[in-house]
Amino acid sequence: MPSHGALCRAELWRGLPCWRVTLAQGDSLLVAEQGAQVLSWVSDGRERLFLSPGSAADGHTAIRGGVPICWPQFNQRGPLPKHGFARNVPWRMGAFEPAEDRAELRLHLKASAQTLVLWPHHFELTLVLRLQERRLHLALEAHNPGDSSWAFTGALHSYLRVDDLGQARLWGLTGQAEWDSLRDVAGQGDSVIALDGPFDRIYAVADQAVRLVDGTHGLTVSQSASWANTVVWNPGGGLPDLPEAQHRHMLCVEAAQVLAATTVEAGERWVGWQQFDVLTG
Ligand SMILES: O=P(O)(O)OC[C@H]1O[C@@H](O)[C@H](O)[C@@H](O)[C@@H]1O
Repeated sequence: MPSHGALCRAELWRGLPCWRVTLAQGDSLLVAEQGAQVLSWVSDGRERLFLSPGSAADGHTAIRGGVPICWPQFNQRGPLPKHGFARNVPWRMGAFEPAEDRAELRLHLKASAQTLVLWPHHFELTLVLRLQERRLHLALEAHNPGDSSWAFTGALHSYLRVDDLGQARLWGLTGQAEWDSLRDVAGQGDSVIALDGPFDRIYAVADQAVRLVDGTHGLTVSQSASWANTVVWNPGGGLPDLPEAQHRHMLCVEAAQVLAATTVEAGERWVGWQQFDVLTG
């Protein structure tokens, strides 16, 4: 009998239904049914995502941390609830494909009475999660099964864990067109981003991966160019679901579509991905 090293098991996180994917070598992923939100990615023995201990966990309020899927609206740039509805509703688990050294899990969301009230369009979203040793790849597919086009904005709103925000440095956005959402001014990306307060900027996607280094740990963050933007965000404190300076342990580096909506024609499909690779050595 061939053995497929990876496993997928049901698990609860603060009472919410989740799935835990574990590779034979130990890397693992925890994914919530709500929002298909990845809540934890342990790679090389270390948690790579931030999840706030003060997060809501009521099954519909946005979960603060992991990788929320913001869709079909980014932030408050439209009439929908902030960051759309995909992160607030349950997704359906689809195929799980284990292998010796990797695993793939698919989750699905399609239009329902609940979403049609908010957004009158038929859609099918699939999140494809590919876990490999020291690598997590997330691909969001948006299919339009209806007979007229629709447009969306959104993000894979990844909360990356850092030991100390003061030591964290982000490289790779040098010279990219930048919109500072806090000051409402345009600029160009600095050669290195170091945060010492609230930070909320939208960049034009770069050709190369972005590199986050925090002390001796780090990740490269790459994304498809089908997401036109990279958003870098930290609130600098002051959020009720981020107690006791927890913001100092996170930095959001988001693959996003913010400034212009992407149109998906009837019968068409859009795919956007983001990938994290653990830096070694
Ligand atoms: O608190 P929320 O709804 O999860 O949003 C968090 C943040 O998400 C970021 O993507 C935005 O750039 C910020 O402006 C926003 O505040």
